Amino acid sequence: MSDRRQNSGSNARPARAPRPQQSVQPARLVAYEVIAAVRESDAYANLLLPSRIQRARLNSADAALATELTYGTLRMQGFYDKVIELVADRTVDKIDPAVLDVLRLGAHQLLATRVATHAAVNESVALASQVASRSATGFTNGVLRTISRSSLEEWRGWVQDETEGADEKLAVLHSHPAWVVRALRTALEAEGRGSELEQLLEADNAAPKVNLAALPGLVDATDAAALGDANRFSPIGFELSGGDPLGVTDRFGGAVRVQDEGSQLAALALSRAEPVRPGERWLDLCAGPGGKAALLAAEARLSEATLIANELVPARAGLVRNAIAGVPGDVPVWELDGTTIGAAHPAEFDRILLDAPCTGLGALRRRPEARWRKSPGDVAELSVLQGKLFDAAFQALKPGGILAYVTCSPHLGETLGAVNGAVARWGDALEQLPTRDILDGIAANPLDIGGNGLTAQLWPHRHGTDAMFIALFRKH
Ligand SMILES: C[S@@+](CC[C@H](N)C(=O)[O-])C[C@H]1O[C@@H](n2cnc3c(N)ncnc32)[C@H](O)[C@@H]1O
Repeated sequence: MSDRRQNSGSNARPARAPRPQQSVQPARLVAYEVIAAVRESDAYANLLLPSRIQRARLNSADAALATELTYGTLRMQGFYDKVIELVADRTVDKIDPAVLDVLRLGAHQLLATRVATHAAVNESVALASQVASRSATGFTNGVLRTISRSSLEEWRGWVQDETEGADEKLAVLHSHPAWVVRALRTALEAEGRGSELEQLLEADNAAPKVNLAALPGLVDATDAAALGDANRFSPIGFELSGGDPLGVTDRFGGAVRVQDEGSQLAALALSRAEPVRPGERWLDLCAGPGGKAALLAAEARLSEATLIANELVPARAGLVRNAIAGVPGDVPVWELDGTTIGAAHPAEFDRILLDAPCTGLGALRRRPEARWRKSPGDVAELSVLQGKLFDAAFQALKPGGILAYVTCSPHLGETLGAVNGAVARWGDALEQLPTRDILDGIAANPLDIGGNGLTAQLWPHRHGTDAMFIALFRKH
């Protein structure tokens, strides 16, 4: 056992543990509850956290702390687990899951925040005594005190020494599954940008900015400018300058929405690919929860086009109805299986958005636990669905119409693989449009997109957006 592990495992002589009745600070308790719910019941942290913050009546400083602790711990879980394994001298599957969550939360406070060591350790021990057995307190205390004695850099060095393989080292250091690291490397290499891998992994672990879309035609330019700094690329986007995003969106009655800049560009790529002829019919095939549908509805309204939104899952169709409620006019929301729409509505639409169900590997910043829930098998399964949805959308398109194929994933199986498959199936009937030039014509600044120009991959580390993939096609 090396020095760094001394006085750490269950054999170690524990330092004096806090009295069991010591209460845990509410922000930490909220973070723990959410992290535990993610593990126990597959909860989504981004959906559960706001309600837990509200239930605990946290003030804004504590709400910010709870958010940072929850997201940071879930994102960096892979790295913290390796540190905990080194200290405890056992694999994490040999540790009581509740205690492991406490240790992860404690490790995050010690290695990635300015929380004082004594507060991080004592509160974790008190938490362990609440959520696990009393005997867990000594173990928790020993492990966290050992972690606290070395710096993040030292732990990074030891973790690296103990891990075999280049991608595996990056995976554990940047807390991604190794197969995801390999997929991201391959996607960057396809653009000749393999050297940017570490920047991308770092960007995945940074908290994303809160970004707003001011729906075209519904928000006065002066009001929009007051929302915050204009986005670098999206012509309708702003970075929230401060305050509660829900308060801002309520004030504008849904005409201002929280939306990633990449998602805005994906919807605008379709609506602004070429001038709209009045009377055009548009379809958003996989619309839930409705962010892009709201933007397309606003765009359609300005150019006398009509939009239909479709979403398979009824609860998500309800979210689409809420999302478009802020846009005057009628947008029917269908609840059909998109794979059947080509046969049911052949050659009916002038523009179709296929924002396909995907692994979401491009949005790891905002869904901190998502990386641990995906597997390579998901890519294989989703690729089949993506192909069926593509074919249905293409059938539903009028000759001359435009299809935008979009994923929130840079995995080549879901991006260029899907495009190549569609080109092979549809041959001359399918024309790939110059997506890069079209996007550059829409964006406020040049995007410097890689590849051959027929598709566009956005990147968190390059563009500050989710890793959205966009490919535009015309039907002949
Ligand atoms: C990536 S999300 C769309 C995001 C949405 N465009 C937005 O901006 O808010 C994909 C959606 O497709 C839906 N979906 C999955 N399979 C589908 C199918 N066969 N037909 C229609 N929708 C489907 C999912 O329920 C999910 O809501």
